[in-house]
Amino acid sequence: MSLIPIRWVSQQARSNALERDIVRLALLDQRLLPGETQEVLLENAQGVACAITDMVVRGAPAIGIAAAYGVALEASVSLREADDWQTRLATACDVLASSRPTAVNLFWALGRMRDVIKAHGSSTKAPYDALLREAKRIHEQDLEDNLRMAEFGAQVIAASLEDGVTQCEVMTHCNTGALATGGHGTALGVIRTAYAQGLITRVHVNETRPWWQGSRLTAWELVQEKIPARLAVEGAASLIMQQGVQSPQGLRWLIVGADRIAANGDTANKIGTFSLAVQARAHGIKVMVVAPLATFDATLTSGDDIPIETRDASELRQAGNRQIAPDEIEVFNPVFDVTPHHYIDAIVTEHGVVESPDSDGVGALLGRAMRG
Ligand SMILES: CSC[C@@H](O)[C@@H](O)C(=O)COP(=O)(O)O
Repeated sequence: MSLIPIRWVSQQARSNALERDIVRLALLDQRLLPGETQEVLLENAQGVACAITDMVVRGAPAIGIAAAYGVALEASVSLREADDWQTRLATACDVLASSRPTAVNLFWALGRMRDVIKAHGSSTKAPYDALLREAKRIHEQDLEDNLRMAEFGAQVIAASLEDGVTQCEVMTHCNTGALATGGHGTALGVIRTAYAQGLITRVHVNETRPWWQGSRLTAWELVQEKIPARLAVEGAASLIMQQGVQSPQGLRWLIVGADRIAANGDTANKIGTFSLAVQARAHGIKVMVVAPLATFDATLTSGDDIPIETRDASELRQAGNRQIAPDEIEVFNPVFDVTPHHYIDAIVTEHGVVESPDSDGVGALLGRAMRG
C-alpha cells in the first residue's frame, strides 16, 4: 500500500491498439488516518470535486494539485467518449472550482489548466497530454517550492535565536505537511528542515478541532519522521506559551501555513490561527506563515474579503459515531479565520521572506517574483 497522498495511476491498455490507457487519480484517504491507510481511486472531475469537498484530500496546495489532475482525468474521459470536449472541460473546471471556497490555490491551479485549454482551443480532441503535463508540473513545482521555503524558514529561525542559543521549540497548527502539499510541506516543511539542521528540539502540535488535522495528520507525520513532538488541545496554547518562554531554549515560534494571503499580508488559515497569533504576541513568541506564491490573492486588498468556509454542524455534534452535542443546539463551524498582518512576523515563500508583512512588503515580493 502506497503512502503517497496524491498519485496518478496509468494502466496500459490490454491489446487493442485503439484502446487507450486507463487512468485514475489515487488519493490517500485523509479521513481515515491515522487508523487506516486506504486509497480512493477517482476517474473523473466530478469524483475529484467530491473528494475535495469531503476532505479525502485537504490542505491548500494539495487541493490545487488534485483539482489539476481532475481536469486531466476529464480530458481522458472526453477522448474516450469523443464528445464536445470544450463544454465538458469548462463544466469540469466549474465543478472543481465549487468544491471548497477558501484555499486560493484551487483557483490558481484551475487557472493554469484553463490556460492550457485555451491554448489548444482549435484542437479537435481534448488536449489530454498537455493537461496531464501541466498537472504534473504543478505537482512537482509545489514540492520544489516547499523545499525552497523550508531552507528560507530554517534561516529565519536560526537568525532569530538569541546569542549563545542554538535551538528552540516551535508550535504548529493544523496539518501543513506532505499530506497537505506536493510533499515535504509548508510550515511542517520548515519544521522538518529546521529539525534536520538541529535548530528545533520539540514541536508543540495543536489538536486542531473539529477535524483534528493536528492530532490525526501532523502527529502522524511527526511520529513517522521521529521528530520529538507533543500534542495538546489548542485551549492549552496559552499555558504552553507561558511555560515555553521561560527557558532560553523554549518556545520561540508559532509556524503555520495559509489558505489565502491578501495583498496586505492578512492571512486566512485554519480556524484558531488568529487566536494563537494573538496569544503568541502576548507571550513574545514570533509568528511565521509559510506559503507558496500560489496562496497569495493580490486581487484582495485585505483579508476582509476572503471567503470563509463553514462546514456541517455534524462535525461539532458528533465525534465518529458518538453524539457529543444535542442535535437541537445551533452550531457555528467556520473552518478558517483571518490573522491580521500586524500579528505576523514573517511570511516565508519560495521567492524569499517578507518580514513584518504589509502591502509594501508583499507588493515588493510579488513584483520581484514576477520579474523572475
Ligand atoms: C499547506 S497547508 C496550509 C493550509 O491549507 C492548512 O493550514 C489548512 O488550513 C488546511 O485546512 P483544511 O481544512 O484541512 O484543508
